Amino acid sequence: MTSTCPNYISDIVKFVNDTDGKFDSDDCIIRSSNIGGIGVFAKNDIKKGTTLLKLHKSAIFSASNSSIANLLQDDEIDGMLALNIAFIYETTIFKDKSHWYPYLKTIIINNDQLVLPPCFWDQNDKLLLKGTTLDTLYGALEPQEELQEGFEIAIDLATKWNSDFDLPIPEDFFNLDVNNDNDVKLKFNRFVAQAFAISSRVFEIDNYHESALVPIADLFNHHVTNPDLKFLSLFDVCDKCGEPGMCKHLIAEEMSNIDEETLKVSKNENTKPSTISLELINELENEPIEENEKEENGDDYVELELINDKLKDEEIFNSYGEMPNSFLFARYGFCVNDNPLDIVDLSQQVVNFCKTDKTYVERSKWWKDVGYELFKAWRHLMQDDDEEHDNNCDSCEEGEHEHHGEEENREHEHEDGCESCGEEEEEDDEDSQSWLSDMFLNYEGEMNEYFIGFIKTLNLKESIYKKLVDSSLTEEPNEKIIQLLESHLTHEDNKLIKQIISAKKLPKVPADSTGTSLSEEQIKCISILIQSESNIIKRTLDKL
Ligand SMILES: C[S@@+](CC[C@H](N)C(=O)[O-])C[C@H]1O[C@@H](n2cnc3c(N)ncnc32)[C@H](O)[C@@H]1O
Repeated sequence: MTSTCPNYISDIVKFVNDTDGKFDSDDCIIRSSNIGGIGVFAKNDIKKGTTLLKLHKSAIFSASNSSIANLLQDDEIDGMLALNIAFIYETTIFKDKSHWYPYLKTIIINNDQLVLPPCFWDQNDKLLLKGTTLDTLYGALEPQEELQEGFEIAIDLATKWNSDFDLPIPEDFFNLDVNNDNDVKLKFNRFVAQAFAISSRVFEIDNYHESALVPIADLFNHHVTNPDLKFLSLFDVCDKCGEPGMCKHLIAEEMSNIDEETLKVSKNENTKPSTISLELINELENEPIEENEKEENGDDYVELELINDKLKDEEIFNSYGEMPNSFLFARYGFCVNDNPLDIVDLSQQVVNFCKTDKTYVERSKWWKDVGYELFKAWRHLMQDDDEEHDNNCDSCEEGEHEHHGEEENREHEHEDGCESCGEEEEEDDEDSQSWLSDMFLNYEGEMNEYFIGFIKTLNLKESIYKKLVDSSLTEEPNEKIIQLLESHLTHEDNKLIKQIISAKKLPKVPADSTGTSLSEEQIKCISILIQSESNIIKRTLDKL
């Protein structure tokens, strides 16, 4: 979605060198990549363990070290909104006066065709993705109020900073002609496109910088299954100044804690405490750092380390996270051909199917309220037993544990939330819906254990279902009955699954961008996404 113009490569490398960063240009070269924009390639064979990039944290760009850091802090703006506003000021107001401009100017949004996340597309364009997993699982076609609110906050702040400090207003973004709907829409879209471009590049640095842009690190493309890099950064630093280890803020905090303790003791003993005044804390906080106090500290750096051996001419990949195309597209604006992490969400079809029969209504309610958690607890118990067995048994293959990892990753994915697609739900809502997030087919065309357990519950003989329900009310539910939910799929189960799948209606693969406001690149991604879901469904049906 965002591509860096190859003409800028030398500017970026120069910026890194000028800020005393180390980019291993003996081993790496930045050049055009077949998969999109530019990428980083091995110039020679490189051994794993090699540090390809080392940057002082002052060279990265975050809201906390931007030119308007103090204004953002005073107005309590943080997170991606703060980074977006800071980026806009740096690139449109401070420009050449900004330390980061030589780097930031290389991240451009194309004003001729602004790339927006799907939730901000026209209704007609959204139809191209209606019913896909991006829509039904991630809710990425739903309007995202957070960005609209962020835009309004940014406009208010720009107006206030202008009147309080004469800080110019970024005209192209925040100076609206409120009587002109087109002007308002254009400037809002620019703001959203900027946020989207930034979100495809950010790294989580530490609890001072939070999300930030890291020169050169953001030029590595994404690999779904076998990334080559590890990003290293000490996260646990002072959230006020970014210092690792002891700093003035921590000392002040500790002293005021000690003082509070002394105060408690002195109250009991009737002695006068030594007081740490607010002035002293301020004094400590504002004391200038002597040059000789600034020692080189490895914790002040971020690094990219190679974790695979690479051969000459191979592209070196990072990982943006283990994600299916539906998530990659909503969050970063691109898709990967034949992504083995792709899934097909069937949650809506399951819900609709259950409404068709009184028995299914009752049993799906039981599954949601009781069965899902019961089955989960039982499976965890079994896995713990298995692990204990494996730990004590030399003959067990390591591969047997694989599915545990898969599950953990998926659960993590859903907890993550998505800034671009607004996936994040209320916690309660998420709890009550979590059984539905297991109603999907994986890339191999298989269902997970919970989906199977649910289907078995719907199809159990009435007498056995009653035993299962009764047993779930006891302190020690009957394992033999719960086990039935794990047994192999019967002809009846398959029939039911086919009914659910047949209700899934995917949009047609679009031929080209004619009649849309989307680019050919976006249409290609939509095609990959729909085709992949359709292949998965086919794989499942072939197996049933
Ligand atoms: C962090 S940038 C990577 C550098 C980018 N190629 C450039 O030219 O600036 C992320 C963007 O690169 C592209 N990209 C990264 N990995 C990709 C992949 N595996 N397939 C297609 N595009 C990818 C997407 O456009 C994504 O929004």
